[in-house]
Amino acid sequence: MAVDHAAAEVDHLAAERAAARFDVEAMKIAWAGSRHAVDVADRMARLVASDPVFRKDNRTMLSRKDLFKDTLRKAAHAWKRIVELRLTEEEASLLRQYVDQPGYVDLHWGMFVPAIKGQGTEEQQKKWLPLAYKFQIIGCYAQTELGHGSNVQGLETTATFDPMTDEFVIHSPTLTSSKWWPGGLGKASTHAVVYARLITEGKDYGIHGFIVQLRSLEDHSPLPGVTLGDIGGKFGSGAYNSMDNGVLRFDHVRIPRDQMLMRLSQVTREGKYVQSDVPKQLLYGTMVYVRQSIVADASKALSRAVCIAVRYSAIRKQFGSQDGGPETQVLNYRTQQSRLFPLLASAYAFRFVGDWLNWLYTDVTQKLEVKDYSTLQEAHACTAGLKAVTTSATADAIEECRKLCGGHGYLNSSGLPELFAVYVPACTYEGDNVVLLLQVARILMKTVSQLTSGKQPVGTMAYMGKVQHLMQSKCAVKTEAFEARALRMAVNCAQNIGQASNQEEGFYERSPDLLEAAVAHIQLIIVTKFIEKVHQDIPGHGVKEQLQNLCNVYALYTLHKHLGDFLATGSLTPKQGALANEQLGKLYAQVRPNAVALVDAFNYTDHYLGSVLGRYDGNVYPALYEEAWKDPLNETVVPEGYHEYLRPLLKQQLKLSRL
Ligand SMILES: CCCCCCCC(=O)SCCNC(=O)CCNC(=O)[C@H](O)C(C)(C)COP(=O)(O)OP(=O)(O)OC[C@H]1O[C@@H](n2cnc3c(N)ncnc32)[C@H](O)[C@@H]1OP(=O)(O)O
Ligand SMILES: Cc1cc2nc3c(=O)[nH]c(=O)nc-3n(C[C@H](O)[C@H](O)[C@H](O)COP(=O)(O)OP(=O)(O)OC[C@H]3O[C@@H](n4cnc5c(N)ncnc54)[C@H](O)[C@@H]3O)c2cc1C
Repeated sequence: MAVDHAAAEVDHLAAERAAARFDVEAMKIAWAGSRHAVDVADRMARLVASDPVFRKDNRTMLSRKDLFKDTLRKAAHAWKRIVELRLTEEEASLLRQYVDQPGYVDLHWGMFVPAIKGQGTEEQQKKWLPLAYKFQIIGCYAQTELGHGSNVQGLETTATFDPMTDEFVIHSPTLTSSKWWPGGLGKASTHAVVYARLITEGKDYGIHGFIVQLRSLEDHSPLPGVTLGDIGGKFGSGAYNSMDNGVLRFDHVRIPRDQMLMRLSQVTREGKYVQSDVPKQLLYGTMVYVRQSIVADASKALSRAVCIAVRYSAIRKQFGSQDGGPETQVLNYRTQQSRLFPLLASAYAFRFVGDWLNWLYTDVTQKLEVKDYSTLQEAHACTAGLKAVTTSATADAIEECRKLCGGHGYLNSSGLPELFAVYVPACTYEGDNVVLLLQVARILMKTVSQLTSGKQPVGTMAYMGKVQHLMQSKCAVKTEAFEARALRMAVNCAQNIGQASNQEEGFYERSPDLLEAAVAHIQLIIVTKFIEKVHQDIPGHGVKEQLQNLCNVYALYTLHKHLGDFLATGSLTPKQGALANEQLGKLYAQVRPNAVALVDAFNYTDHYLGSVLGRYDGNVYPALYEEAWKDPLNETVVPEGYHEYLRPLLKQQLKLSRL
């Protein structure tokens, strides 16, 4: 009986796939970026999926200690495979992605190495990078403190130069100056890039980066003067608990002068502070790099959740049966489509804006090499804003996908609780999203104030140069409505701030509106980059049409969701708003037959998805049933504790009833 049922479901997804009106293989290329990208990702995903060391189906049932040890084991095994198979940097990074377990390696490769690359001199890079590349040292990024995270300039750790010994003395003067949160710090790292206030000749020169050894390379014990450990369990079972986020205190720890990262500024042998002729903001360069990679990761997390929800919605049936006939696939409900398809469209939107941001970052980096700092502000605004908007949307979307999967979405075996728990801190780390959007808002206000001086805005702010036109026109064209909305919201904020007694006070008072203006500006960028993508030559039967459809869904859904902004700024009329909503309904109907194929194009293995609901073959019910029996609670029929707590209770009730 169960077997027949399962077979019917497998057929069901096959029918969905057959109904698609486009070439899925070609869409895989459009999603991944190239044939090469598809092939290499496919190879790495399969390599991980076929290796028993990388199994993760039991992860949520492990104790914290076992989970951490499992992470160490996986990281060591991954490194072994990378060396044995002589994998390229691209292959190695994909392999780590598919292992899919947060761990110290993320910070080692993701922040420690980039910090040395970005802020170390050539000499320092030559000394430290080979050690890091061969894992002879393990590094983390120790910036945040117990008392300060967002306010980097408020950090308290000190690095005082001692000219007698040619050393810096690293010290944590207060409890709140304890480093708190750095990933990999708690148990694994031997070294850290530590951010501290540089003090020399009695003067405080503010925050600078230092390479500090924390643990012995012989026996891993903390070096003298170093106190460190893990900060404790985090949200969700499994999830981010595989990471040893740590606490670190220094008691007058001495490091050689040449362990200050000296690309941006130096301290001489005599203790003189010398500032290089580069902008101070380059100190924040590692954060810019990581923020752009977080945008790319948003589309990965979102597409995983959407893949699970779309496939399961095609399998799940509820209501609609007459005379014992088949019930309706929940994917056919208009409400399910209107909740799910915008998320599918967002996954594609974030993927393409992530690619563009990666291009922008590379371009800015090349310009910095030749001391052209003109695009630094653009890089900061785009990475900060896109990081904030895409992570917030993705976190909300994963939770929505859980609800879209009904009760079964709440089971760990659906993969969604863990995906959510791992993902949500992205709204906080690498810059709290509100703090980052306020950075964008500051840049918007600066740009508006320069409009009257005739300075033409450039890059993603260029549309603001069309101020005369956008402030007056009624907008018929989609992008123009987005431009008008963003510009008018920014100009409104600027005018209101202008009425305050001073600029800072005005900014403070208007910050909730500024936040919304920043979101409007960033959504314009996402829509624009999606449109630019679909205007490119995209090969493959029906691929361009599907992407055009999804682009329209993303734009019209965003418009519908923020209709209040568009109406309040007069960027659209109520009639246009209503028409957009009408159109959206029609677009969903076009997405429907292609939905399963559109998530197949992400090309995720069942191992990477880690979800019984999102299985490629759609064989959901037997898998759910089987999975339940693996729970440790089911190891015995009568639970532990029965004799202690249940039996006496039941016996007592029996006695009472006899009285
Ligand atoms: C591998 C992945 C796993 C991820 C793990 C997560 C790891 C982490 O979380 S690491 C810790 C991350 N921490 C943060 O992100 C902290 C967030 N805070 C900040 O970035 C800063 O404190 C910030 C930007 C809010 C304020 O900076 P601050 O210097 O105090 O003041 P502010 O006046 O706003 O900025 C000064 C100038 O620098 C510019 N600026 C600020 N940040 C940047 C930047 N990143 N790039 C370029 N310019 C910048 C501002 O636009 C401003 O320019 P202008 O003077 O022209 O107006
Ligand atoms: C899982 C995880 C991993 C991390 N990994 C690392 C790491 O590897 N290395 C590292 O150095 N750090 C790390 N961090 C720390 C992280 O970067 C900080 O937590 C983050 O920058 C936010 O800072 P905060 O905790 O000080 O938040 P707070 O600034 O205290 O934020 C608290 C609230 O205040 C609001 N707020 C703050 N300032 C303003 C303002 N100016 N205007 C309006 N509202 C404001 C925020 O929006 C938020 O709602 C990690 C954090 C997490 C959760």
